[in-house]
Amino acid sequence: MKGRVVVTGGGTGGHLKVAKAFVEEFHKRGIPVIFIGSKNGQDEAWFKDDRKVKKAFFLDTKGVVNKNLWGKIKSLFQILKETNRCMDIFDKAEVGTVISVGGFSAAPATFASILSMGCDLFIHEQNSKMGKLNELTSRFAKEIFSSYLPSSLVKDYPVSSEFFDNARVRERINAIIFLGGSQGAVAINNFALSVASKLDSLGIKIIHQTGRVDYERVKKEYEKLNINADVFDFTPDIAKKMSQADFAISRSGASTLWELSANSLPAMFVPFPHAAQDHQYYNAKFLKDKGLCFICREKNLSVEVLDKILASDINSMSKGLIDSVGCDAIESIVDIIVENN
Ligand SMILES: CC(=O)N[C@H]1[C@@H](OP(=O)(O)OP(=O)(O)OC[C@H]2O[C@@H](n3ccc(=O)[nH]c3=O)[C@H](O)[C@@H]2O)O[C@H](CO)[C@@H](O)[C@@H]1O
Repeated sequence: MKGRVVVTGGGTGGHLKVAKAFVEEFHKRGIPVIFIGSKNGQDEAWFKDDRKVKKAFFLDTKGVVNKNLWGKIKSLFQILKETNRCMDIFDKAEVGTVISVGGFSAAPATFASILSMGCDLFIHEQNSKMGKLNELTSRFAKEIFSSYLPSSLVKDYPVSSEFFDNARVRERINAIIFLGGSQGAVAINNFALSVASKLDSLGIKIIHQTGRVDYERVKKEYEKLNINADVFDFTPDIAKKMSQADFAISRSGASTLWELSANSLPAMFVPFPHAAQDHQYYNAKFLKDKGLCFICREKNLSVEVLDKILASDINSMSKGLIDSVGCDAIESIVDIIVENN
């Protein structure tokens, strides 16, 4: 492996979870890592106090996509400024290897890796459709790892061991978990509330991650319904919550999707309708084509959909998920990076 290692990227939990997996694997091998993220988004919350990174930088960058022309120009200018700063960081720390997990936070360090002589870029693309930054920079990468790319040397997704440790084959639905991804999903929250009384009358326990913004409202609604649901906004112990459930109704962000698979927890995915290139739908379609999940568009959520799930054979789906993802992805990816020179 060349020089010091930088892990870059973030913005939302899906990218950051993979960044964490890299940081932990390098730390386990005694290889110091620098993290470069953004001041905007969730990067600081995930990495500011992480003792496993040697040093963390949070740059002043924002996304470019979904902005008007002036907003795009401002964001691009800022990225150029921070790219320059990354080149200084690389120079001082003798960085030779940059691993990007994508998202707008990754832009300056990724560009700096391309502009720095002798610096190697590796990309982990989490989604079924490549993000804009990765699309632009992938031709400069030594390797691109992705569960959805036929050419990827490692196809398993980096999932933490706790999701495998608590895996079990589900027989019948005694508990349902509702998951909205790192930010929560109002549509899933509303659907959960609309079927809560039915689930309660059938003796099915409700576990519900609401996201921070909608937490108070959802909690009060359950109180009004007099239902004793396990409601929380975000928990670091999501693996435990998943293991308590027999079925998930969830957004199809890539990290969540593969964690559920690792846990053998069957799911109905409700893709975020505004995801770039509809990538959440295609993330889930990859599993659906193998008969390993259900998909429902947000606009089609109804009690009838729930009835179909309750009548379905979740046992064979749960069994089928056992081999859908291997548990040593991050080790295999880091082996390839370390052996590169
Ligand atoms: C709106 C949007 O554009 N979302 C994107 C974002 O999703 P998002 O940030 O929601 O990402 P994911 O669903 O992939 O991952 C969320 C992560 O947060 C963790 N978690 C969640 C809830 C909780 O209470 N505790 C907890 O630890 C999950 O275990 C998971 O590891 O990044 C994903 C990966 O690039 C993309 O596929 C998604 O399309």
